[in-house]
Amino acid sequence: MARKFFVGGNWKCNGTAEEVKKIVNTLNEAQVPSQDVVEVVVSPPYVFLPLVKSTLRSDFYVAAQNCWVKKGGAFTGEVSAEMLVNLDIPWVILGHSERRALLNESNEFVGDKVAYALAQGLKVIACVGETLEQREAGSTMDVVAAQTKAIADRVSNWSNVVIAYEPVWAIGTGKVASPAQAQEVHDELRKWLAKNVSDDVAATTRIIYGGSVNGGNCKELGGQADVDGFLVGGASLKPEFIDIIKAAEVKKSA
Ligand SMILES: O=C[C@H](O)COP(=O)(O)O
Repeated sequence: MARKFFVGGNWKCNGTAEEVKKIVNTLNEAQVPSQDVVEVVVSPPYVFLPLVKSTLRSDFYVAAQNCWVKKGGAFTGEVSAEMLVNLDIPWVILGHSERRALLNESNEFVGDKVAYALAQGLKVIACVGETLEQREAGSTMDVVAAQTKAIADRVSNWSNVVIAYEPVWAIGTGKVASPAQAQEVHDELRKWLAKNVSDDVAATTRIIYGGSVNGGNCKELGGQADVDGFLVGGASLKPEFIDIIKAAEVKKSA
């Protein structure tokens, strides 16, 4: 089964209501490949989710940037998976490196969140990736495998999971991974899934790349055999996000 190209836009903690409306207008007017070719998901901050969901074109979807690890209740400041389901938000990003690093989210905590969100019916973009120090120490694959294992230990059905490989050193730095560097990790990760989960999950799970993707580098990255799309930060707030969505065409013509 072919893996449909996936382009996610993570708006992180950015934007005013006016700016959000402008971005949505730009997306709504864009000519992009059809839904058969590319799945597009944008992830505004929580407070803008209802606005974006109600105004965004119907062939694009929305994602939350996080959710609580279990059922809601006395957890001040958190938003539960049930609330996202209640608002018809189909996707959630979990385990982003900014949350792992700044909010001390461990592999196990992220694994628990992924399992709980899936059990509530959400689709999950699960982020993994090594720091520069870990890459330079030669432990990239150990780090990525440990992060993925914590998910695999808790999840049996992978059909609603997209893995985002985001090397921390490439996020927001302008230092994009080379196409060969991205392909190498994606290939290793797919082999890890084949060995530790199943051949079917390895063949069908989309592994997308994130870290300084832009309109200029997206085609070459997207042309790599095991790169099934992108999770885009900074450039997802700009009109060049449309060019990144169009990079899906490289797979169609491959
Ligand atoms: O979730 C997106 C990633 O953190 C990438 O961010 P960036 O495209 O700004 O490097």
